[in-house]
Amino acid sequence: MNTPTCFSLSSTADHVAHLVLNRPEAMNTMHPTFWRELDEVLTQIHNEGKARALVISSTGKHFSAGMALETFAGAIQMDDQSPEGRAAIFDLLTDMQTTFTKIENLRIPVICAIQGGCIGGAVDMVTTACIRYASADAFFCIQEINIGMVADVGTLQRLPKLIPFAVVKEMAYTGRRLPATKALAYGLVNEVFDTYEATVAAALQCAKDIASKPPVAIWGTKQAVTYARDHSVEDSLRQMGWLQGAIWSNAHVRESIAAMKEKRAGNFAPLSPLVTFIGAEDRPIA
Ligand SMILES: C/C=C/C(=O)SCCNC(=O)CCNC(=O)[C@H](O)C(C)(C)COP(=O)(O)OP(=O)(O)OC[C@H]1O[C@@H](n2cnc3c(N)ncnc32)[C@H](O)[C@@H]1OP(=O)(O)O
Repeated sequence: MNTPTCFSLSSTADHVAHLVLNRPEAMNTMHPTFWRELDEVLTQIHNEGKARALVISSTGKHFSAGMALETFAGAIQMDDQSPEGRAAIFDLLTDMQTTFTKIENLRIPVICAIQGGCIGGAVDMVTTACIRYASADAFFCIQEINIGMVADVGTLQRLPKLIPFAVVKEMAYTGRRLPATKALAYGLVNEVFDTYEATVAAALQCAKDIASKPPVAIWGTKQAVTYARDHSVEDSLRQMGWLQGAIWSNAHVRESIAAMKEKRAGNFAPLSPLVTFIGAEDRPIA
């Protein structure tokens, strides 16, 4: 993968990956390069299996102003009267949805640290995370209605699972901004901090705490909670039985209890790199 231009990616000794949106001069807007690089970087984190938690933060006054408005110039020239044009809209949209869904599908928890405006596509993005921290100046806006379209990359599907329906509808119909204090009251964000620095520090500390636990148990927990969000309690309990049966580790439980008693950090192996068939064609069949 080439060095990304819209992001920086680093990792700490504590196995925390930190992805930073780093185009503050453009308010971290989303354009074709943003989408391509984000997809690549998420695939890399997923496949490598080294990171145990991911923090996504941003730079500048705003977390992100959403889709770069100039990118719509191309889209609105598309022939929306033809089935081919409509199919192209469907495919483009599906690609963008797939990229953000990769955040939700990562094997590790994702924590977003949000400052200033979190607008349009940025709301799509942060609602795929497990945990959100915000600075006091943060606000959330389903801006799409103000530019004549329906929000279409996940906000209308995920936000109602996080905050009351009526609040989502108010935001989506009016394009009004939801300030950090209200986002906290509704449970969209876990905590609000006075400054951007404190917000990022809290996100990194939370990620560090997560990264100290057995990665497979964290993976299973993320799987179970996400499944429970989308299924009945009965189905989720059954899935939990299968999941626990599949991932149970005497070694992890023994080491966790020993570490707790000895007041030390547990020692756990990282997740494996993702199993891949790439290169298999190079090997002769025995
Ligand atoms: C699938 C996803 C869909 C979507 O994401 S739809 C949503 C698309 N995004 C927007 O419509 C953003 C609308 N913009 C705003 O709400 C505000 O702006 C901000 C809160 C982001 C920033 O407010 P402030 O700090 O007061 O700055 P400022 O003077 O409004 O903006 C500075 C310059 O930035 C341009 N700008 C703002 N957002 C975008 C954008 N998304 N793409 C391209 N340019 C943008 C403005 O027009 C202006 O420009 P100039 O200085 O030339 O007047």
